[in-house]
Amino acid sequence: MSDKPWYQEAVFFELNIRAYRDSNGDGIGDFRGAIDKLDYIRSLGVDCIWVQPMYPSPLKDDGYDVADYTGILPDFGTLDDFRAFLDAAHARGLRVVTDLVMNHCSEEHAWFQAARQDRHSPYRDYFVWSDTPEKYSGARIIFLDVEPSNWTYDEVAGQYFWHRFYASQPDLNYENPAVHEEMLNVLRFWLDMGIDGFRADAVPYLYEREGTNSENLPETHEFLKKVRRLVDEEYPGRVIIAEANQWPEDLLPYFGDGDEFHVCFHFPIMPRLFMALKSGDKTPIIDILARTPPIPPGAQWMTFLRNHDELTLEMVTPEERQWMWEQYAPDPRMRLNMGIRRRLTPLLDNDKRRWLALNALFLSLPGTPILYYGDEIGMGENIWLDDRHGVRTPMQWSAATNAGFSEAEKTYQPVIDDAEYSYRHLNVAAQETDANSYLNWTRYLVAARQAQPALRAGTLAWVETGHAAVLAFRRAEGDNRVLCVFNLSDTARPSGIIPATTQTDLLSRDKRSFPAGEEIHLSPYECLWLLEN
Ligand SMILES: OC[C@H]1O[C@H](O[C@H]2O[C@H](CO)[C@@H](O)[C@H](O)[C@H]2O)[C@H](O)[C@@H](O)[C@@H]1O
Ligand SMILES: [Ca+2]
Repeated sequence: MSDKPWYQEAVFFELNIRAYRDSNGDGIGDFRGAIDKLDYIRSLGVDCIWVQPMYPSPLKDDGYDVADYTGILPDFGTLDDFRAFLDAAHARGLRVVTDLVMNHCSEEHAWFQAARQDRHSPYRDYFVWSDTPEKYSGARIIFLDVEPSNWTYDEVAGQYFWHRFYASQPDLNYENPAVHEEMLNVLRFWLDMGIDGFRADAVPYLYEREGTNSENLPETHEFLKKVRRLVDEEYPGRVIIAEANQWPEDLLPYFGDGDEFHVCFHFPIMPRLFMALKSGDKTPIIDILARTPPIPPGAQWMTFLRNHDELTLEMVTPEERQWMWEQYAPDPRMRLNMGIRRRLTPLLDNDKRRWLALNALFLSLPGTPILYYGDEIGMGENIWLDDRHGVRTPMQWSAATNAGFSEAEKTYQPVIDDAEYSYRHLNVAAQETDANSYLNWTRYLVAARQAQPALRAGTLAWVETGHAAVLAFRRAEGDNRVLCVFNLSDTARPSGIIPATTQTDLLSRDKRSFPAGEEIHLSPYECLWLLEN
């Protein structure tokens, strides 16, 4: 047993309840349905589930517009259903973290309704108001394809209100201590119920200040440290994870001195994994990790390839963004705001060699990896759906009606049924029986990673290969050492690696070994995890 905190060595899984399994035939996934699929989730080898927003909501941003922080969206079930899900997950050794949306709520939240109707309501000051839309002009617009401004005039209130995301998501006013208390009580409500922590949404934007870009402000960090104190003092062992889409040097303060978040998503590494694979050049990966500062003991990065949002290109240069769009989003419908609204497998042209290389890379670099539902079977996307809905379609369980997701006549979004990614052939049931399927490769990769302490949370040292296309690094933990080697290009090439002793490749199921003293040659996109001890 390792003495590291659990989240440093875990593998996470991002779950959209709406998309997973419909138990009552209304076409919408729910907690009862998800309970039936927990054994499947466990079978992937993951340790913790991140449940996306499950709160009552008008769903103008898929639940990231919360109308009641201590309830459950009726479509998903009841609080008792949520408790049953939590207990069933825990019974299987799976932890559960939920989404905590602190920056904003829904325009339908009772606080906003009271605030807009009465200037003297105690809730008026829960939000950020202005008589003009000029304040805080240094703040960028995040949903820039849709929102012309971060201010929207509210006729009932007779003032403009501030919002960093959709106009249906008014920002909460963290200058008001009452908002702190409300939010801390929301944390207590769910932690008392037994959840294992939170993925905290959009944390850089809690405060605004004139003359700044209103991101990452010191007062934001002060409040977040308050959140951490609550967790440490009242709920030790639970985890808080920061979703802060920022450069590495701006991410570091989200760990504080080990007194803020336990875990931060590493946004900048993600597009660079795709860049390196497409260009056949490892430089972007090496450069961004060189730019990544050391983090406090007990802290951890979280890494991902895809999630429920667009593949964000906020943390690249304008030239790199343009290149990524050209390479990965040839159809304008694939682009959204500053990103690419596509699924993992179509981004890789359904090429299993590239899929394996990218997954093996992501699962062997430092950080706690998180898998996005459906990517483990290579699900496709629907670019004809608006916003980010095209990557949030029903899970494909079988070739039955509605992919075995629901018995309803109509599902919340159509199941994918195009030639290449149709549920009729691309589904869990079909892949269970195919040893070479995406699903069984996912299980194999996760298990192979989790069996090696070095890959779970060991140190990283680059290994020189003499080729831009061949990336190699050594992960080490005590006397457990794994040399990871990747050919990022579509041509065969010598690796520049000559093993000193015979080494076994953990990625080959027949435990292929490489003799001492002979240079290893790599086929296109080949990857190796060589066990050195
Ligand atoms: O709650 C509002 C949004 O918050 C998260 O957004 C993040 O995703 C954005 C791209 O869709 C990204 O640009 C931003 O920096 C992030 O905070 C959440 O993941 C979204 O689904 C949500 O709309
Ligand atoms: Ca349902």
